[in-house]
Amino acid sequence: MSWGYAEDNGPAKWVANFPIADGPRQSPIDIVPGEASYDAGLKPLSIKYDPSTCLDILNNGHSFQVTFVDDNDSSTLTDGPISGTYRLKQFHFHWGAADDRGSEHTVAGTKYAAELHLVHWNTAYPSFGEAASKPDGLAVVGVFLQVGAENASLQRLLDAFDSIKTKGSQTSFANFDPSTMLPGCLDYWTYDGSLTTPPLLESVTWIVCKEPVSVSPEQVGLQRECSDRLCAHRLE
Ligand SMILES: NS(=O)(=O)c1ccc(C(=O)NCc2cccc(O)c2)cc1
Ligand SMILES: [Zn+2]
Repeated sequence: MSWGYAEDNGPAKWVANFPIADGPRQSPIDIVPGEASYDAGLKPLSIKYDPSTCLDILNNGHSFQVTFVDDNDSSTLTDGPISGTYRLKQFHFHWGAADDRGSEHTVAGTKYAAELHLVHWNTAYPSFGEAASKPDGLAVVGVFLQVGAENASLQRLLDAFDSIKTKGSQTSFANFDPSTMLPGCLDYWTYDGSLTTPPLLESVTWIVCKEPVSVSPEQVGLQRECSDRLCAHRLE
């Protein structure tokens, strides 16, 4: 029985096969702005994405994931809380069964409709797989999605959904610029955490944007409706 989000294989059961679930730096967390300390030493994020490195869109059974060519420094994250150069590997979303929940991180207990994760790995290591086991190996930029105006950038992704209905299917997806999904203001909270799904490795520098981006109710509905086809999880 592989991990998932159902009663018998969901988050409460993951510790059985992934004991690190009880580790010291597990994600997601509730971000309490009033308890966050301002660090003047932190730099602004430097994000440089090249749309031509966009490769394909994959239904991995838990979400849909857009994967990038990561054999060069065309799409990178630098500065912010990290040192060195981290390459964009993939991005994906987490969403839930209703508009009032779905994000993994919460802000003073508030859940958003969904959460975008842009996954980068430290080029100090030879590959994503290697970096994923190092305490400074990965950096994930999280962006909250709230229900509001339509998101033109997301629509192109949702349109691509129709061709990856079954788990494990993928389709080519080219020339997509993920920076079009970022909020205007890149102020962020940061903490040392982990992958939020098995293997739950404690190798992620989390960089969570304070400003959410908007998606329309139809778009979240479409994502949710498609999630059935993607046999993706329901957080509740
Ligand atoms: N939700 S998350 O951004 O924390 C996240 C990002 C990436 C992954 C992931 O890549 N899982 C597969 C994996 C993990 C470690 C090593 C591997 O070779 C593959 C899981 C969760
Ligand atoms: Zn994620």
